[in-house]
Parts: sequence; C-alpha cells; structure tokens
Amino acid sequence: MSAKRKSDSASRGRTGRARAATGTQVVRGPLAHAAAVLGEVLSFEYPADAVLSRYFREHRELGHRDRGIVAESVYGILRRLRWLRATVGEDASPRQLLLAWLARCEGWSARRFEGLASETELAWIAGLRALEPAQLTLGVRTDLPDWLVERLRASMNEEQLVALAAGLNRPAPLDLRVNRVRSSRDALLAELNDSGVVATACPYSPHGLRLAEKPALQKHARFLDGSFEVQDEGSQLLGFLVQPRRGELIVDFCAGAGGKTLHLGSMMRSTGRLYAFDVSERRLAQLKPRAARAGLSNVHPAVIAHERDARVKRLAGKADRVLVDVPCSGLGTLRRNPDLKWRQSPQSVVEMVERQSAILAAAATLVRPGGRLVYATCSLLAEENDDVVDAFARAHPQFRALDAGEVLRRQGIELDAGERLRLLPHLHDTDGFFAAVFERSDAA
Ligand SMILES: C[S@@+](CC[C@H](N)C(=O)[O-])C[C@H]1O[C@@H](n2cnc3c(N)ncnc32)[C@H](O)[C@@H]1O
Repeated sequence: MSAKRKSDSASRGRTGRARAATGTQVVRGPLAHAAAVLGEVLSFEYPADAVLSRYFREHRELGHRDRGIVAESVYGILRRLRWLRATVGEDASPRQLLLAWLARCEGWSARRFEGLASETELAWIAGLRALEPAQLTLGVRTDLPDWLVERLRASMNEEQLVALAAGLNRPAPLDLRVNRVRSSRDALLAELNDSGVVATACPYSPHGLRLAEKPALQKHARFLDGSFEVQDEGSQLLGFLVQPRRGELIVDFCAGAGGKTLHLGSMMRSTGRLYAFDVSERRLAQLKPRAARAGLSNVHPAVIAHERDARVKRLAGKADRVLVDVPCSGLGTLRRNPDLKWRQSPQSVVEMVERQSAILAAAATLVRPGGRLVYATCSLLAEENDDVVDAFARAHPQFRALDAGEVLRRQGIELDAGERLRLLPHLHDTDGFFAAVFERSDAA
C-alpha cells in the first residue's frame, strides 16, 4: 500500500526508531478513518465508491494522500473479505479486518503496528500470523461468493478460475485515452512525462496511455483542456469495434456519463451526429460539460423514458452504427468495484438479463441496412453475454455476426480475444469486457 512507500521515503536517512515514529504519525489518522468508513461500506446498502465520496465530503480535512490510504485500505479489504473473515472470524469488526489485512495481506511487520494498535490488539495481531481459514474452499481461496464460483466454473476449470480471480482481486492500473481532436498520443505522452507523470503507451489501444502511478489529474492542464480522459483500455477497445466514421449517424444507446460516447465523438473528429441516450438524467448530465471540454460539437445527449421511447422510434433504420453498452452486473470491473461481488446476487443477474435482451432488441431497430450493431457488457457471466447474444441472433436473422478480432485486426490492433471479444484482467490487464458485433444485411 502506498502508505508504506510514502512513510518509508519520507523518513529516509533517520534512525530506525525515528522512522517507526514518523510512519506511525503519518498513517494513524487515515487508518482510523478507514476503519470508520469500512463499517458503513460493509452494510452493502450503497456502492462503496458512493460511500467513500460522501465520507470524504464530510471529512474535508483529509488530503489527497490520506484519501488514497483510506480508499486503498477499504478496497483492499473488500477484495480479500471472504478469506479475511474465514481466517479471523465471521464476526470480526471493521478495525480487526483492517489490522488483519495489513498484517496478512500487506505484510506489515509487528513493529509497524507499534503506536497504532493497543497492547491487546498487538497480542491479537501476533496470534494472527499462524492462523489459516477454517475451511479453504474454492470460494475462500478466490475471495468470491459461492454462487459466482459455481457460475464461472461452468465455463472454466479450477486453475483458470484461480488465475481469473487473482486478476480481479488486484487493483487496476490508471489508463488515459488521448482525445485525438485535441492532441496525439505521442505529444501527450511527451507532455505528461515532462510534467512528471510517468506514462507508457497501452499495449492494445492506439489511443491509450498507462500511468505508472495514480496522481490526481483533475487539475492537470491537459485534462482541463480536454486532451485526455481517464478510461480503461478495454473500454477504449469497444470504440474500435464500433469504428465510427466521419459524418456518420451514430447512437450510443446506454451512454451513461459518456465514457464511450466521448471516444466515439473524437473518432468521428467532431463531425456527423452522435446521439447519446440514457434513462438516467443524472448520469447523462455529466456528458455535456465533458463534451465541451473535449471540443466535441457532434454529441447530442437525450434522456429517454425507456428503450421504446418516441425519440428512439424516430431514428428507426437510420443509424450507421449503434453501441449498446447495457446495464449489467459489472462483475468484470471487480478490480475497481470489489464490493460488487458482495452486492450482486443470482436474482439481480436474472433481472439484468431481462433488461439487456429488451434494450438490445430495441436498439437493433435503429440500425440501417448495412449498418453495425455492437452489444457490450462488463460482465463475466454467460447469462449476460453469450446467452443474450445467441437469443438475439436466433430472433434476428437479418443481423450477421462479424468477427470482433478481425474488426480490430483491420485497424492494426492485434489481440487474441476471440470472435466475440472477451477481455480478461489476468490475460489482457484490462477490466473484463464482452462484446459481440453484428452487421444488418441489406436483404432485410
Ligand atoms: C454500463 S452503463 C453505461 C456506461 C457508459 N456507456 C460509459 O461508457 O460510461 C449502462 C447504462 O444504461 C443505462 N440504462 C438502463 N436502462 C436503460 C434503457 N432502458 N435504455 C437506455 N439506457 C439504459 C443506465 O442508466 C446506465 O447508465
């Protein structure tokens, strides 16, 4: 955890005792906050990122570094929650979970706890070293709920599941997408490196940069002038599956706050018309200022009541390309949202699948003959991915499947991710994404 790095470097050159004391002062406050907010997060009533945002608004005394320590601790514990509880007890308090996580998952020595933990806690921590989970089931080993282990095992063996879980239970790197309307990847890379932000080109996305660390970027001059957005490399690749061209009519059917819309708009070089639909006025409201910052005048956000809204019907058969980035379980994004594995359930997945099928069918009506349709999720579950797409393909013979790998290859992106795109954190170092690409045949 960065608290360790920072306290170590801050105290370089001092005596061991002074070093320990400095480290203690540096982390005592944030760790107390971490335990406090963890208690709220663990009710799982609200998403962890929303709880943390609210907590930070209420504790403005916490600076960027301290917020980092609090968030990293909470997310780290959510990632390892099942193993931690199986090891230290199902009724462990938030503070005990935090101490156990530091000792067992972050490798803190007994000495680092001095001054942070009480005598009783120090004795408890010492006893933790030899503890192992009462039962080392596959769910405990992978830190996943049993229902999810069962679903994933249907399409992979145990070894593959353990590797996938290791990828999902690691923090994600910070990726940026260069806005080609404002800059080029090489120019931005040079500027970032000059300003002390260490970055390298992403392996797959021609528009992607990966940062070595996680600096605050909201006030960076190149962010403020719209030269880049924060966007996972996997999410960027979906833009290349849509492959919008200048002057076309494009629909981003589930645009949300516009992460993918902005990419599509910049690939179109701010020409043509790009409709951004969503049922959430709150999410869509974030798109307008982001599009303005990015210099995009081709984006047209529109709140719709549901997928059969009159605004949707007016565009029937007119769109050159439609992206349907449906609401989903989000289980492919566990690196960023580790609480999702504890908040989703078999029942919530069933409800998602119904909505996904209805949204896909409605979005497909917009595609003109010869046009392209891209269905995408950030889920790992066959129910939300292949099953929805297979049922759609059976009911819509006028839509012909295109090979996603081939679509990317023709744009110079070499990626072994299948005919239907399957991105996985442990294989591609992206979030987990699924996408299927269709072309509407002229004959229909
Ligand atoms: C996976 S998110 C989209 C993320 C977004 N594309 C991005 O890249 O940031 C799914 C979105 O679908 C929206 N949604 C839910 N039901 C919908 C419907 N019936 N029609 C259109 N959008 C819907 C949700 O409000 C949510 O913003």
